[in-house]
Amino acid sequence: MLRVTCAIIFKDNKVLIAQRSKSMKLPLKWEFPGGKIETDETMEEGLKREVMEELNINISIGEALSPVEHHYHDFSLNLYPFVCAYLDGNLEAKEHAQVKWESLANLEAYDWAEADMPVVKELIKMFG
Ligand SMILES: Nc1nc2c([nH]c(=O)n2[C@@H]2O[C@H](COP(=O)(O)OP(=O)(O)OP(=O)(O)O)[C@@H](O)[C@H]2O)c(=O)[nH]1
Repeated sequence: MLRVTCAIIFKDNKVLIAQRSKSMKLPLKWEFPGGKIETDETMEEGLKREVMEELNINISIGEALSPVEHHYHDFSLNLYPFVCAYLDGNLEAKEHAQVKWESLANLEAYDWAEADMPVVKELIKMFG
């Protein structure tokens, strides 16, 4: 099964959320930045690499949240979320339609990729 990590990047009490582009799988759904882990890297290495590739920023990686196993109609994944902090770099949306800093209280209003719903709920329960 596909192993995907995602970063819940905090800065000034807001988290970075990203909208997938029209041409990606799950078009226009919101997600946390991240991606598939390659076989020769740890989850932490993969997550830092993906975030730099997608957003041009450095992050530090903290606590893991509960992994989510999700089955879409055409693929299945295990999603491994990590609480992270913004370190440095100029934010650029290199692959996504848009990215934004959002407060936890507003997260549930977005049209999330289905696999992310349990992550959003856990996040709000822990920090909201
Ligand atoms: N990065 C990320 N991916 C997620 C999340 N939730 C979720 O279902 N996914 C799915 O997990 C996969 C992550 O792969 P990716 O980001 O590296 O790949 P991609 O879609 O750019 O490339 P692909 O179209 O070749 O699959 C995507 O199919 C994406 O739809 C999430 O919060 N973050």
